[in-house]
Amino acid sequence: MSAVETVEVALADRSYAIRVGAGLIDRAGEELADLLAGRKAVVVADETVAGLHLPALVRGLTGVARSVDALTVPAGESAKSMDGLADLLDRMLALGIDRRTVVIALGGGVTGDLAGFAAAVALRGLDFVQIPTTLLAQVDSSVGGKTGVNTRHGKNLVGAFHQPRRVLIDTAVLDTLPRRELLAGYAEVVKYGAIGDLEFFQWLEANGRRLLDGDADARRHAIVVSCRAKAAVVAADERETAGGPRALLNFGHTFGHALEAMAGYDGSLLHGEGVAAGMVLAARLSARLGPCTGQDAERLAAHLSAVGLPTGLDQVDAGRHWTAEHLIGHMVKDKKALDGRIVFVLLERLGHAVVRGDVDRAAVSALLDRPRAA
Ligand SMILES: NC(=O)c1ccc[n+]([C@@H]2O[C@H](COP(=O)([O-])OP(=O)(O)OC[C@H]3O[C@@H](n4cnc5c(N)ncnc54)[C@H](O)[C@@H]3O)[C@@H](O)[C@H]2O)c1
Ligand SMILES: O=C(O)C(=O)C[C@@H](O)[C@H](O)[C@H](O)COP(=O)(O)O
Ligand SMILES: [Zn+2]
Repeated sequence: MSAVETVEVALADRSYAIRVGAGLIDRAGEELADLLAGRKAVVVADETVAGLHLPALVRGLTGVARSVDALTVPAGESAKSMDGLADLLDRMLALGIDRRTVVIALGGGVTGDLAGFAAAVALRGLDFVQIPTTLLAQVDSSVGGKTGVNTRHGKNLVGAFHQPRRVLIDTAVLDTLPRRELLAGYAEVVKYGAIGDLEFFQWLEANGRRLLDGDADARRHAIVVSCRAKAAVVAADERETAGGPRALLNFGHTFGHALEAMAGYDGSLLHGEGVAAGMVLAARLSARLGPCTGQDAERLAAHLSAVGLPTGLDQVDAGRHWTAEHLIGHMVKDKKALDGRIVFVLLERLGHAVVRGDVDRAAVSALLDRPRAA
């Protein structure tokens, strides 16, 4: 067992530890003994993750928690829906949960967002633990307490802030993650460099491939740096207040969520892929508006493209020709929008992002408009 690092999320009496190390799922009983003693545990995992990593977790928790039940949900973004939530809550209630039950989300961001939201509303709020198994969930979604589901009106439009009591990041589980999913998570890693840490961005330019090719030290470093960055922002602005720093974590998401909504949450466009293309669109918009330079925007695009992530509309809409009007129609429903004004996270320069609510709609249309093939 390699060393375990701890990153603290400082939120007064709701503070919690993020534990990062290889093999933590096997040691989950020991890691969670203080939280689970005498309490029921309900593990929620998607069907794919359940087949790979649930037995080890259940083995570790048996004898530590008073009882351990497991519920599975379908794999993929479509599970993160109002219907998916209702079904999960129904099955949790059927297990006879009580207010001391601890919900454990084992899986990617979909499972964490869905099970976390179920924990937030079941019996008006249960403790929950995140055990993220995708790179995306390990560097982003398991930390910070945003939980929720998608609706036909858009991404994450129903949800709650509900912080986990602990986050256990077992870096070894990334060995079973498909390459496309690893890359999608890498987009959120790049995000931290782009919005606030040029040195980390430079490190990723030099070491990103190593990380993607399975180098354990590179993975661990990127996960710890990302978790530290996210923990600091969440501690400063837990609930994403207007003008507060948490909105910076939404870099690439105003465009990205619109792209995902257009794709229909059917697996044809992963969240991280939408974020990658969205970050490039946001960076290019930043360069059009200044003071960000075109070189900075293209440097970001070049790195994402070099590792194999999409950087343009043509790469994500797969011939479906989404128009500026379609995309803007989704962007006005973004949670950051106020009084019908779309709020963007833009780059002042690579490594420094800002929130802007004064962007001219015509500039956004001009960026998104593409000549239609004859
Ligand atoms: N709450 C937040 O702060 C936050 C942050 C970022 C993203 N998100 C949300 O997270 C979701 C995307 O999460 P995701 O990219 O983790 O997707 P995901 O949860 O759908 O997982 C991706 C796929 O990988 C499989 N998988 C997971 N772990 C595996 C493993 N170790 N080995 C093999 N297969 C594995 C899953 O079964 C699934 O098919 C989106 O809904 C996004 O909106 C939330
Ligand atoms: O934690 C945050 O805050 C983020 O914005 C992280 C994002 O990567 C994540 O996709 C989040 O779910 C988006 O939040 P939303 O409020 O725009 O739905
Ligand atoms: Zn995201």
